[in-house]
Amino acid sequence: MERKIAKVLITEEQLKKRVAELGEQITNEYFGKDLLTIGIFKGAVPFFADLIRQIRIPLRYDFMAVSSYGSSNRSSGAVRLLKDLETSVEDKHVLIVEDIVDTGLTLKYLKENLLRRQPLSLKIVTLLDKPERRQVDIQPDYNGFVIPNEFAVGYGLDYDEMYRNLTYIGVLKPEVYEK
Ligand SMILES: O=P(O)(O)OC[C@H]1O[C@H](OP(=O)(O)OP(=O)(O)O)[C@H](O)[C@@H]1O
Ligand code: HPA
Ligand SMILES: [Mg+2]
Repeated sequence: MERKIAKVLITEEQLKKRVAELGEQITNEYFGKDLLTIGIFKGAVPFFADLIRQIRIPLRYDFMAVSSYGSSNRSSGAVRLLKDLETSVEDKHVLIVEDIVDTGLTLKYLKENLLRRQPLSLKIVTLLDKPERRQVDIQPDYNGFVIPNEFAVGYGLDYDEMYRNLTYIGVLKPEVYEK
């Protein structure tokens, strides 16, 4: 697997350190509040699992899954809900946990969808932000790393459903896309 990686963008050590920092920041900001963290399948799973254990206050967690209609249609902004919450957001401070904000279409959909349910507050934490690709106006409230306009894999991020289990974030060699 590693021989298909052209370069490492973020090492395992950098990820650990930044996730701990984000956890501490979130701990301080939500102290004494009823927090519901929402992980977004499938990409956010490794980040989500590490982050929640760095948040040192009682919390609840739940998951949502969405899908965009085919890559060619992405710019249409059509996002479909595949799995909804099992928990009510009423009387909760909600924190969406994502792996990456790219075009922003996924988070725009999620934010609008969740705001309609009137949580006490709604914020977004993402591990990666790729601002050069943004198509809609959406900003994460907490961000791990800003990355350049390159396709990232690892630590949850996939190419063709592979590479999610890498312990670091990397970029694939061009030959991988040629097959
Ligand atoms: O800002 P955007 O352009 O919308 O891209 C970001 C989204 O795309 C990826 O998920 P994807 O829909 O590929 O599914 P996955 O999480 O299951 O990999 C990623 O995990 C984000 O959820
Ligand atoms: O850079 C990326 N890598 C993997 N999945 C993604 N989904 C949006 N951007 C990316
Ligand atoms: Mg995703």
